[in-house]
Amino acid sequence: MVVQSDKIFKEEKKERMGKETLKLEVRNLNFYYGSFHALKNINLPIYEKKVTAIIGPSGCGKTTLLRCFNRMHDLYEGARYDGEAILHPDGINLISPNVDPLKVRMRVGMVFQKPNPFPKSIYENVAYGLRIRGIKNKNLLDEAVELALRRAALWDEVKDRLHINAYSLSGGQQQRLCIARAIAVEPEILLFDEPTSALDPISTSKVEDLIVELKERVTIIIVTHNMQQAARISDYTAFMYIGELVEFGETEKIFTKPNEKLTEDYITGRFG
Ligand SMILES: Nc1ncnc2c1ncn2[C@@H]1O[C@H](COP(=O)(O)OP(=O)(O)OP(=O)(O)O)[C@@H](O)[C@H]1O
Repeated sequence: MVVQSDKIFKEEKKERMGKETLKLEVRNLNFYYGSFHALKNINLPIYEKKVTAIIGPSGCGKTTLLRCFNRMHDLYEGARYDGEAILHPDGINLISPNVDPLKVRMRVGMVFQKPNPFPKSIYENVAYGLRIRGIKNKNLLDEAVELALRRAALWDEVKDRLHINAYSLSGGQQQRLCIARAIAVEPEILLFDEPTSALDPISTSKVEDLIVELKERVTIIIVTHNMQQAARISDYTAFMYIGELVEFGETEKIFTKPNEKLTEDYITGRFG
């Protein structure tokens, strides 16, 4: 398969010029797990304060791509990046070895498939990142914790028990707590890796609503297996296949009139 992802990028950029602001510009990105070439020459624009969904069959590299953007792979030996993921407006290449992964993670937050609160109180989970950034003043912390919990649509459910252990919350509440923890530090980009796959339909719908609200403040990239979810909540969709980007465009177009037959076959359930 010959995928001209560079061409996709250039055409997209031309079409959106003046309409959207680029937040992240992925150029010729390759990624290797040891000798395994998992991402092949990915070119992808990510627009500011929009939701971009990454879809594709199991093993195509969705999670691998997402994890490049906050340098998660640096935690494992043998991982190698090549190319660029330029964060705008400052123009920093997030995957450059000269850029500190800890600094990247301060600007690019992540919410995982399974809720992973720390074994601490609800309050301390949300305050954690703020404390790391040196905020000690109790009033400031209280205000920031409340704001993040409100933005994560969890405040009303937990305001009277902020100091109980986070593990005593339901799975859906724990996931909203993880979102509150991630947004408390005001990241520029928030990565979601299948954030609702472990949740029941009601909790899923709450998290979906939340993602749509959050895009007013933050750029969102979400990996999902759930095609209806991608169609419901994303503005743009990227379709991947065996480590390559096959197609990128407005979600409505990708789901109704994709350019590539492969995309159409996938979204109509012919394989996957
Ligand atoms: N730590 C690793 N070491 C070696 N290969 C890996 C590692 N993690 C993933 N891979 C391989 O990289 C490829 C992409 O995996 P990835 O998890 O990114 O796919 P995915 O599209 O997110 O899949 P799924 O939808 O099943 O979660 C797969 O072939 C996978 O086997």
